[in-house]
Amino acid sequence: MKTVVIGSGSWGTALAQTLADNGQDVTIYGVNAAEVNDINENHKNSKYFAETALNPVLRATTDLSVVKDADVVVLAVPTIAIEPICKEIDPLLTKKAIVVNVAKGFNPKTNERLSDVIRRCISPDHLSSVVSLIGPSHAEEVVIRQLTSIDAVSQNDADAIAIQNLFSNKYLRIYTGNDEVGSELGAAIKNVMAIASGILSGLGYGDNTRAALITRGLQEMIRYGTYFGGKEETFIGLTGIGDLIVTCTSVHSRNFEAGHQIGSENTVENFFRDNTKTVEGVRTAKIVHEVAKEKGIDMPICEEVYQILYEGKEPKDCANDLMIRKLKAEF
Ligand SMILES: NC(=O)c1ccc[n+]([C@@H]2O[C@H](COP(=O)([O-])OP(=O)(O)OC[C@H]3O[C@@H](n4cnc5c(N)ncnc54)[C@H](O)[C@@H]3O)[C@@H](O)[C@H]2O)c1
Ligand SMILES: O=P(O)(O)OC[C@H](O)CO
Repeated sequence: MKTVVIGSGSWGTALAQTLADNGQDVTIYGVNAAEVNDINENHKNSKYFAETALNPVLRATTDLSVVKDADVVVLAVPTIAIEPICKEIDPLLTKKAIVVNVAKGFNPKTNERLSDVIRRCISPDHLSSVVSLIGPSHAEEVVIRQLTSIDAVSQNDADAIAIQNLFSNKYLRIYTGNDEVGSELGAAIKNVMAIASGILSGLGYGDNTRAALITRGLQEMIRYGTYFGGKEETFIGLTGIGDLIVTCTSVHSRNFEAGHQIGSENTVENFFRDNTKTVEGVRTAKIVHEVAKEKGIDMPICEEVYQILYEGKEPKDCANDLMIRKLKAEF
């Protein structure tokens, strides 16, 4: 199997190294020459992993024609780049490839789920199926081979199993799934909850608050996901509660980190001025706000994050407003 990983950032590098560790034929395609050269010449990706030594067989290129003849193409770019990169690679593919998406969120232009974007932009002659490889997984831990479990989710069972076998090894255990809607919506919305968790931490709240946020955040994810046809059980799996826990509680999470800055400063001003990192929950909060409003889905935590990010509401007021809503039964 020839695999090309599109994206020389943190997750693309960690996943490509996993395939290199598995003895697979894998090349990273990157647009950033400094990242590509660092991988090829120094066996590092210093921008993301400081001093971590990468598997020395790992290779990267800035030449997109590398996707010719690929059996598997892994899209490890931010959500904003998924549609443009699919349109770029489609004419270069020479056979039906399994396209693996690892991004978490929605297409910012159309609010589509990412698997739908890929199916729309890659012609049927070049696409076997789309597999979402998602779950609780910080690149910083996978790159140093910390034990991790995630899901390969697809409408095509055989392709999900192929991706499970391709990536699994003694430190990365992949489960398969077929609930594309539930898995992708869970993985997207947990980033908004991670921003909320960071905000509460930045405001000075502790363990009780975070447990409440994760539990009630999961209820919002279930409400939104089942509205669109996702299965409730998916949300108690790796792409639901699993990813929610890892992102709401980790110093590695860029969404949590963003929220922590916003909460501790009680404003979004400096975050929006200075941020250069991939913080997917920011765009997702806007999309969830728009869709939930249109469909009448009750998403109180997501709505307060939206109000902070886009409507100038102060974080401390949002936390208070969530607590003094009309009292009700838990279920
Ligand atoms: N980092 C993680 O731990 C992790 C884990 C699971 C999922 N993800 C998801 O993976 C996606 C990618 O995130 P990341 O963490 O790797 O981001 P990152 O910021 O570390 O790297 C993004 C990379 O994409 C590249 N890129 C941007 N546009 C491109 C294009 N058009 N063509 C080729 N390359 C392009 C950038 O140059 C950069 O190298 C996000 O949706 C994120 O939520 C990340
Ligand atoms: O750094 P974050 O917040 O994008 O989180 C990375 C992964 O999605 C965790 O599973």
